[in-house]
Amino acid sequence: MSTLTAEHPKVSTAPKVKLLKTADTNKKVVFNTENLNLWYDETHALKNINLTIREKEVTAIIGPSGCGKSTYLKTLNRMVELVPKVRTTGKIMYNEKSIFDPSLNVEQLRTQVGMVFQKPNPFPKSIYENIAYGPKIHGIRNKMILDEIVETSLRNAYIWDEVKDRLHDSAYGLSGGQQQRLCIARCLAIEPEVILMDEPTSALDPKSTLKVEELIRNLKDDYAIVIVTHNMQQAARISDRTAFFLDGEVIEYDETYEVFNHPNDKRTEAYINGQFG
Ligand SMILES: Nc1ncnc2c1ncn2[C@@H]1O[C@H](COP(=O)(O)OP(=O)(O)OP(=O)(O)O)[C@@H](O)[C@H]1O
Repeated sequence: MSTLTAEHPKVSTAPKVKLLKTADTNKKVVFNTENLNLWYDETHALKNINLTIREKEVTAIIGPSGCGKSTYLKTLNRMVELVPKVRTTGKIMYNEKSIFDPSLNVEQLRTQVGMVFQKPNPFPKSIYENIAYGPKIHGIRNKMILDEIVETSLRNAYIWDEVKDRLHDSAYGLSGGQQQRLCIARCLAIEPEVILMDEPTSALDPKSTLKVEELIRNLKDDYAIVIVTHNMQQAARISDRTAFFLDGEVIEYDETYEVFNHPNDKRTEAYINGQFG
């Protein structure tokens, strides 16, 4: 991994952080998307998408409202199919197997490809039960094992110290930022390989946002993370690769360092400069 750093001389409203070249093509490809198209009834929301997502990297999806970012994210674990009249063409390979293969177990896919939403959505249960719920559904009943999963997941989501003395209190008593880290812990408890995050900090205050960003940076040692964000600084701070979507198309996809320092397309440059979106 290179330690080259640089700041873009031309970019004004673009990230004021030092960008690192962090992407690594030797890392395993977990998702390979080829010529993906998606329609919501008559709306052509994704147009000929080609993207690879690698293990142990953070991939940021950026672009203006309505350009298809969330749709792409929800296609990766086939959650988009919960919307009526959705139609797709093209290929998405997950670990070299088509996610559209009729023999694929969608529940298992959603276990391996976890999701964290914009608004923290804890279950109306205790902190402990929020974490233990998924493992229990997967058949784990042993209290000692569940205790261990709960503690490890909360530790890995950097919230253990804040909740260890109130595990049996309602999750609704936590702050928004704590609830979001709880939801990340809940996702970790089912041992996913990939974590999809749809604007996970947009409902959080700046301090909680930084905590979640630090968490994401650390989680990438073990997971592939795909994050949709409207925040350019955030994309630059935490991602290794960035895909710029516009009107359902991928306009540019490259190492974050390149996208922010040397955008190939004028539209990318204009977007990261804050000229539209
Ligand atoms: N459930 C749905 N039914 C019909 N059309 C939809 C549905 N969800 C999204 N769309 C349409 O698909 C397109 C892409 O929407 P999507 O939510 O993926 O964009 P986005 O980039 O995530 O937007 P935002 O940044 O505002 O969240 C838009 O034209 C949107 O109106």
